[in-house]
Amino acid sequence: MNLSRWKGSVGWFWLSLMSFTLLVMLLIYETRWVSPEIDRYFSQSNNLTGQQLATRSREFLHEALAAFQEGASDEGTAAMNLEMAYSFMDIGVYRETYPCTDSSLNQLDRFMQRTAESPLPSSDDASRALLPILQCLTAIEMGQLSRRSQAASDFADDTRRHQFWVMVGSVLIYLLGLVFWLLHERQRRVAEQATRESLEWMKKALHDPLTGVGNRSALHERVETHQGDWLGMILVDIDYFKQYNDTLGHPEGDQLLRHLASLIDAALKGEAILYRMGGDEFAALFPCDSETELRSRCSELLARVHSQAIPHPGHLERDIVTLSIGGTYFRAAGDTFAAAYAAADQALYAVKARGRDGWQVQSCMEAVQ
Ligand SMILES: Nc1nc2c(ncn2[C@@H]2O[C@H](COP(=O)(O)OP(=O)(O)OP(=O)(O)O)[C@@H](O)[C@H]2O)c(=O)[nH]1
Repeated sequence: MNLSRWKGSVGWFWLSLMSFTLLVMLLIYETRWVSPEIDRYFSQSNNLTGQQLATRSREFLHEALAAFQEGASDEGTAAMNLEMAYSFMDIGVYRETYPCTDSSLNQLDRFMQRTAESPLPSSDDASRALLPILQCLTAIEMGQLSRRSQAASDFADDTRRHQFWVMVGSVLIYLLGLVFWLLHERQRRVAEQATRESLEWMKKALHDPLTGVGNRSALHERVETHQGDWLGMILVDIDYFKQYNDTLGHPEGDQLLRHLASLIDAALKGEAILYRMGGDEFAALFPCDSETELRSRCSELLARVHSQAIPHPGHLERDIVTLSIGGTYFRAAGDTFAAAYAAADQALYAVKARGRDGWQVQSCMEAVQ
């Protein structure tokens, strides 16, 4: 992966990580946010539920008033009801929110003092004193009820708003996931395509397109990867190939090159690998650490081609395809390959000089001398 592609993928990675983190934080915030609203709505200690205290106060006041209207036979109970009504109405929120609260509490306080005197207040006196307080308590209850409804409605609106953002966040996460997946997929395909292309180029660079076997570069590479190993190398040249082309045509010559490539490959079999060095010359490389094995490979190869008896109308000595073969074996290390190649080449040309259609082996030392 080159530097700009690496930078690109890291950039996308951080961008996606940050986007997902922010969106997940938004979702967590939005879902947790609802909780305080519910707390506020159901709380018993703040102004929203103060309506219940006003209702209690009004009920105690009603009972006290009823006691006076019935002649206040039990003045102790009436006084206790008045005191209870006072304590349930004496709430900070009522004083701050409803202006009638302070005056009503003062009036109730005065009436309570009056009930301690004799004679007790009459039913009319009690009604005159307590009815305005009852009206104030009713106003407080109504006001608190409205506030509660308003809070419930606000809560519903807020919940809808937060749900909307949760939905937006979820859709964004989905879309971002989709986009990043597509980008990743595209990047993967581009990388795959690049790998395929470079493999194809490598293959082209190391293969002979006509016969499909490796070329001269592939042979060098093979030797490089087998440093320290004992290898046998056979060079093969078709005899009078120019005449073959001239007599039968170039396409037939191509066909013969392909046919011989597979024939030599099959004849050497096993671990031998065939390369085309150019023109009508091939090289085979195989593990080999004795001249006996090298000789047997050369003679087997020649015998195999003879057995095929491929017609060669342009051959100057025979009427079938023949080969000139030169072989050597060497230990791959440093530049021993160059000496080995020279040895095999000298052996090959010795065969040519002798009249072709044969094989010869030569040691690397002889080539150096
Ligand atoms: N059909 C075909 N011919 C090729 C190709 N490459 C090289 N040639 C021909 O192979 C012939 C090789 O000729 P020479 O090097 O004189 O070898 P030769 O005719 O086999 O003669 P000796 O090796 O001395 O027996 C030339 O005529 C080239 O044109 C190829 O890919 N296809």
